Amino acid sequence: MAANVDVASQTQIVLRTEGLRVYYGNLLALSNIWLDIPKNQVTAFIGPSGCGKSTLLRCYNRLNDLIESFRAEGNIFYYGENLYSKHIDPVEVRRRIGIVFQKPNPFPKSIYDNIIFGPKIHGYKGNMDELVEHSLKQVALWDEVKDKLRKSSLSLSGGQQQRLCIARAITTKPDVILMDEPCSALDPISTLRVEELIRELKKTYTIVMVTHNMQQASRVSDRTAFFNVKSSEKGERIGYLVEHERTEVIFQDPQQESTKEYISGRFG
Ligand SMILES: Nc1ncnc2c1ncn2[C@@H]1O[C@H](COP(=O)(O)OP(=O)(O)OP(=O)(O)O)[C@@H](O)[C@H]1O
Repeated sequence: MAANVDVASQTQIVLRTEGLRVYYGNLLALSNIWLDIPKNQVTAFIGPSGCGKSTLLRCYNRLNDLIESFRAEGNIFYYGENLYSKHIDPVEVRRRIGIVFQKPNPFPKSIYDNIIFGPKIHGYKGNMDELVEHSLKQVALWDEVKDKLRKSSLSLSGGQQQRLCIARAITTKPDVILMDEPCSALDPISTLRVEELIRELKKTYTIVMVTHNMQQASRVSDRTAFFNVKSSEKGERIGYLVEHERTEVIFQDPQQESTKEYISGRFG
């Protein structure tokens, strides 16, 4: 695969979005998106409801393919390879680019079985016990659950369930983890633990997260992309990218007035 490199910073670019337009039927949900996602950094997507943050996130692992009315124009490159090329297998894309959702959604199975589910499907030949221990240690859950691995995952707290879902996402050895508002269903203490975990995980993975929580974006992310919605002549709401930069720049010295207004809570 050809390497994408940001020449100015020499950072490797994992996902490069070029002129992306996304439609659901006739609705243009996202217009003309150009955005690079750098390796081993956390990129946060912020913006008002309906501006297309989740839509873009789901384009990165081809999850929108499952929606009948979905159509994309433009390109997304993963290490230089077009993710939407005919020869690319979406299942393999989803193995390399995992996703964690807003609401913790463990399978109604034991903690152990949640972890080995994906590897089993992909024909993992290694030692499952070691895999379970390693994955749970990576999300700092091992000490809390090591004596009840055969208990139902649903007996865990919401925060523990979300860390289990993150552990499940990393068992198939992805390269990128997408997170769609991963803390919005969690209490403040569980939220801080997941945030700590995200900071730790970026040493190994590239992370893209959607969040409505401005403080969370400023605490956790290295780069922030601000999206907004505009109305077309027909009154349809079209999402677009306003600006993206290092997080401290977006929060302390944004270039666009709308970004300033959004982060100061004056709209959205
Ligand atoms: N499956 C779908 N079918 C049709 N339209 C959709 C679908 N999913 C999203 N949309 C539309 O696409 C636009 C962008 O939605 P999206 O969920 O990506 O925005 P968002 O910024 O993530 O919003 P929120 O912050 O409320 O989650 C909205 O107008 C939404 O109604």
